Amino acid sequence: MSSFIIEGGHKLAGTIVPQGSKNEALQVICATLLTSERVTIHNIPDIIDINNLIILLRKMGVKIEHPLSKTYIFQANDLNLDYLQTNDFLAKSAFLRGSIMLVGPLIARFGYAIVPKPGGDKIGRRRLDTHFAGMQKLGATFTYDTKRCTYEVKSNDSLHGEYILLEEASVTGTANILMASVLAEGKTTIYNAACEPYLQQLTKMLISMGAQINGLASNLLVIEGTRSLHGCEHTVLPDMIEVGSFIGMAAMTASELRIKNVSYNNLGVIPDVFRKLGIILNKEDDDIIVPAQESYTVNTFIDGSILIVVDAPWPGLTPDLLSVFLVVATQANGNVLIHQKMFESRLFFVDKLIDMGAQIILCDPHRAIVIGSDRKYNLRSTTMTSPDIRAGIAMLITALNAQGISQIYNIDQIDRGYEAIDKRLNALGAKIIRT
Ligand SMILES: CC(=O)N[C@H]1[C@@H](OP(=O)(O)OP(=O)(O)OC[C@H]2O[C@@H](n3ccc(=O)[nH]c3=O)[C@H](O)[C@@H]2O)O[C@H](CO)[C@@H](O)[C@@H]1O
Ligand SMILES: C=C(OP(=O)(O)O)C(=O)O
Repeated sequence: MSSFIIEGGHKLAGTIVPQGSKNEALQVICATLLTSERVTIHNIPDIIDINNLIILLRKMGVKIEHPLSKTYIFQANDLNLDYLQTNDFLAKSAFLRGSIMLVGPLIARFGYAIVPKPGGDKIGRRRLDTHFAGMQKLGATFTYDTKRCTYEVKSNDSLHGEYILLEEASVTGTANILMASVLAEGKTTIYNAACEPYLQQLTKMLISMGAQINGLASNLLVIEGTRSLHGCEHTVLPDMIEVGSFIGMAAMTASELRIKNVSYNNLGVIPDVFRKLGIILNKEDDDIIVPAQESYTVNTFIDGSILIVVDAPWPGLTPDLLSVFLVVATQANGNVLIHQKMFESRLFFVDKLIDMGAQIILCDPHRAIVIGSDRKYNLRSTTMTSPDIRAGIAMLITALNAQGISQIYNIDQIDRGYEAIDKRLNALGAKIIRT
């Protein structure tokens, strides 16, 4: 199992450029299946999840060119749908969460889709009911094969528009139903839609392919189906989770960092939540500069009660940064309640932080109270295993801060969402060895 060996205690300095967004890239790459024409996508991150999705598309017969390091051109004009029946397809798509978003485009264009239980982080129950209830509303039939653990969706006639009230504002569920409805007959209304920047970007891309969608950035999308879509050119936004991870890293290591071209207007409440933890962030053009801060003091609420950092569907705070907020809070002056509402198994990694000397009370699977030390004592180095992508980056941030040598195993979990993170951080002064 590959690992990172980290010599902690070194300050970082310099400029870092965030990669393209993992979660957006997964959506827009799946959307290339909606047309037989060429679709060019820029700023695609070179990370395990995305590379696996690109391999899947290639094996399905999509013609793929890679003219520049972060640019790909996709053309889905001659697909081999028999590949969907192979064990290779099922095994490969089970590696990543994003493969679930093949369903919407496939059912819309070819009337058939099959996927295994998708991969991604094991961070609690991640049900797919919203996805398939939506497909059924559009006229598809759905079967779950309990033996093969596959989800199969079929439609003999073209899909038809419907009013769909989502049970929950699922990110990938909204993307799937949106991609299915753009080629459905008539009008589809999706209410309680998720509207993360990933979905706003997908919507913009679909509109540039000829789709008719109203309600961009809201939870009410109204789609007027069209017979076919055409090619387009699209650029993936910077990864807001990476931006947040770098802010946390700078704060935790008391380093000055410039995070370049962050697309500040698409970060939502993320900068303000860091500010509530007492971290100074300066905006310069579209860059964020985090000055070196030896101490940061957590705000309380207006009535003096303890700060709560809690996730919620957009424009609420993304759950994918709570692990980072949690580790940053360990060094703050003050106390914070971290409340991870969406997932029930994302906070267990705090055991390791407690071993390292952090003061954390895990109240239950969803809530942890962090008692900030105001850097009065150093965290101790340790050996740990990354359970999921965001716990992994949080562990890496902690190891950069801790005195001595730490080792993190299972770093594939980090690599699936952070591009060459060891090289990029070493360029800032970190001491990370990949083994
Ligand atoms: C590939 C991808 O894009 N993955 C992201 C996507 O996953 P994904 O699309 O799988 O996550 P969902 O939005 O479907 O759901 C996340 C979890 O929250 C629960 N839930 C969801 C909506 C809601 O209003 N209430 C609620 O409780 C769901 O039951 C589930 O347990 O969105 C998640 C939530 O932002 C992120 O953590 C993932 O990084
Ligand atoms: C949970 C995440 O990813 P995925 O949905 O791909 O597992 C994440 O990016 O934090």
